[in-house]
Amino acid sequence: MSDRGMDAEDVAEAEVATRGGPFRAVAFRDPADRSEHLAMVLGDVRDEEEVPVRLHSECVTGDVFGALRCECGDQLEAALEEIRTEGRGVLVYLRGHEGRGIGLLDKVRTLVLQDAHGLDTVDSATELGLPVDTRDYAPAARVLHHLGVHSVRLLTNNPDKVRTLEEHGVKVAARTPLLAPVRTENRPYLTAKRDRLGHDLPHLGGG
Ligand SMILES: Nc1nc2c(ncn2[C@@H]2O[C@H](COP(=O)(O)OP(=O)(O)OP(=O)(O)O)[C@@H](O)[C@H]2O)c(=O)[nH]1
Ligand SMILES: [Zn+2]
Repeated sequence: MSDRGMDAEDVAEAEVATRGGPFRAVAFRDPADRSEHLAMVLGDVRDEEEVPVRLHSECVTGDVFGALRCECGDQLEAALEEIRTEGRGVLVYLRGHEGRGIGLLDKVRTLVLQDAHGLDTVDSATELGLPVDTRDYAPAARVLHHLGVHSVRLLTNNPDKVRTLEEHGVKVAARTPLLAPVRTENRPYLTAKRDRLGHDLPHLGGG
C-alpha cells in the first residue's frame, strides 16, 4: 500500500464551524484496512514548510469525557490552540488507535489492572497478553500527502511518532513538545510514559 495519497472515493471534506473557530474537516477511509479517520485543517497547508501537525490517537475517555488519568484531552485542546495561534495546521484524529491500538474494551481492562494491582500502563497491557503499542501511522501519512503536507512541525513528546512519520515519507522538520499540566491524576501515567516508553517529558521533574 502506497503512502503517497488517497483515492477520491476514500475522502470527503466540508467546512465546519467549531467552538474554536472554522476548520476544514477532511474525513478519510484508509484503503488498507477501511478504517475511518478525520483531519481537521486550518489555513493554507499545501506545499508549505513546517506545517504544525498533531497526530492524535483516539482516547474516547480523555478526549470526549475529559478523563484526567491520561493527558489526551489536555493535549487535544493544546494542539488545536497551537494550530489556531499559528493560523494554519492539521490535526489528524486517528480512530484506530484507541488504547495504543488494543481498542477500548482492552484499554479499560488495563485500567482495572492498574487500579487493582498498581501496574503501570505498560505492564498492565503485558499482563493481559496484549501488545504495548501497535499504532500504524501509514493512514496519517497518506492523508498528509493527500493534503499536500510534506514538511511538518510535529506536536508530540513521542520520538516514535517522529521516526515513523519520516519512514512514511513525511519530513519532520521540527518537533514541538505538547506538555499537558501535570495533575495528581495523570502523574503515574506521565511517569510511565517517560520511564518506560521514552517520551520526552522534562516538565515532570522527580526521579
Ligand atoms: N493500553 C493503554 N492505552 C492507553 C492508556 N492510557 C491512554 N491510552 C491510549 O494511549 C493513546 C495515546 O498515547 P500516549 O502514549 O498517551 O501518547 P502519544 O500519542 O504516544 O504521544 P504524544 O504525541 O506525546 O501525545 C490513546 O490512544 C489512549 O487511548 C492505558 O493505560 N493503557
Ligand atoms: Zn487518554
